[in-house]
Amino acid sequence: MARLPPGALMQRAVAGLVTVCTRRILRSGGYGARVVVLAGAGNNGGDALWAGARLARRGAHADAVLLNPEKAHAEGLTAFRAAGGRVVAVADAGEALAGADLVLDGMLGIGGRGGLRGDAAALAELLAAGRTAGAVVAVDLPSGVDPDTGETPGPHVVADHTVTFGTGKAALAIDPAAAAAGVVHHVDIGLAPYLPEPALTVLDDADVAALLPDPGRESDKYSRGVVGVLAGSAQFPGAAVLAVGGALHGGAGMVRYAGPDAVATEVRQRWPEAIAGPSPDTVGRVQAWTIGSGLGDGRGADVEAALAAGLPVLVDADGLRSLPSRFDGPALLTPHAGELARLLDVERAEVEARRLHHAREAAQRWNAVVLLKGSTTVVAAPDGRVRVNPTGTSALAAAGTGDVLAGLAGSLLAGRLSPLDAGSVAAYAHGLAGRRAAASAGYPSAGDVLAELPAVVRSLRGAVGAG
Ligand SMILES: NC(=O)C1=CN([C@@H]2O[C@H](COP(=O)(O)OP(=O)(O)OC[C@H]3O[C@@H](n4cnc5c(N)ncnc54)[C@H](O)[C@@H]3O)[C@@H](O)[C@H]2O)[C@@H](O)CC1
Ligand SMILES: [K+]
Repeated sequence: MARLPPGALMQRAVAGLVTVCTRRILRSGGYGARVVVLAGAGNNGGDALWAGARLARRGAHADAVLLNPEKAHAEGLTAFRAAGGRVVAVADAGEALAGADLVLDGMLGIGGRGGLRGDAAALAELLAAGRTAGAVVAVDLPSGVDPDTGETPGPHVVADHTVTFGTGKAALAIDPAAAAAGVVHHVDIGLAPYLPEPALTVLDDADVAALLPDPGRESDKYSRGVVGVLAGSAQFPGAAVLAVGGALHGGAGMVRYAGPDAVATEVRQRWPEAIAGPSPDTVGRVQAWTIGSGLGDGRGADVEAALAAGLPVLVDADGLRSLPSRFDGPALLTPHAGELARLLDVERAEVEARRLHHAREAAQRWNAVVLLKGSTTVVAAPDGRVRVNPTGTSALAAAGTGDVLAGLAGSLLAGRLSPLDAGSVAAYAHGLAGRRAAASAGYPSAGDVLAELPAVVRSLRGAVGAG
């Protein structure tokens, strides 16, 4: 802002917003469309009013509902009126919305805190009740969601599209706020050279491809890393089979399974390439441990033995009941919301409402990377870095998929990825496998997801031209 004439950034944002509306959303390109602008008192309202003005100049009929007429963005409102836009009273908003093709939600942007109140809340309610047949387009982010956390502290807009400016926001990546954003469109307004290190990142295919271990020409099964899997029980033998399966596809050169003979037999029947032994002490040397999936009760001593090795460790499911008070070495915890709630002694709903907050809190408390599974998987490191996984799918909400993830991420730990990289790469590939499995199986099982992992890893590694 210091380097540009006043209003220049806003005009870049508005140009991008109008382009998305006319090319992607309005079939007529804007001509003859009925547009309703909901404008708050801040710059977010300014964006929306300027966009309404541009659409009116293209032949749209534009109405604006001003939440705070005295404080409305002055230049934006002048431009809106000059272009032929009409201001309608809040009391008449329902009628305007009913006939709209496009609703621009410019009530609150990144300056919003604490959810919508008063008229703004009532307008969001009208939209939620389906009182418009038009597309609801959130300007920068859905009004009323918390920009930096993904929380929804009160009433908020639920949009069909969000056109966001300059950089991503936590609210567009983390549920429950992300669920209110609809399809997200990014508009570059030239901020990139001036932005600090992001507090939160979302990996893409190329990032993940670059992080995947690359077995060089000289590598052998030991140098690629050996992962130990302490999982499964007489009650849950399948968890061992799935975790070992995940581990076999994460790049480790060898998988050693530690568990009761009957379970080990099932594991070897499905995966003859796995080595098995009765306990962590006897199974042989490994470079990382995956602990906990389907372990059941009464295996605390085995968990302690695996943890005592001081190796990089992933702790999942039942293993989370035997955590040390703090980790000294590299550690990755993979709870779902219910497990994290138990660890932190809060309600599950509270964890789901504040995913980023609770993942960070646990990361600090245990000095471990915490991968909180769920609709938007969050991976938080104790040093404050956070990654949010973009590949999640409801297809992964099935028994056993977590066991696959634990094996996969443990294998990456053995391949010398840091816990943050191992967790975020595993979540990414696992999500893609879930999507592929859903495409072919409809309602995929954990086994279906596992079966898609090789194709996912192959296509990701192909993205960097791996030989
Ligand atoms: N910062 C930038 O470089 C740019 C910002 N732009 C736009 O500017 C927006 C941010 O503008 P502002 O900082 O003016 O913030 P907002 O437009 O989000 O609104 C802030 C105003 O709303 C009030 N407010 C906060 N929470 C409220 C609540 N719950 N209920 C009612 N009122 C509440 C605040 O007191 C403040 O007056 C961005 O989201 C984006 O749309 C764009 O024009 C592009 C450039
Ligand atoms: K908004």
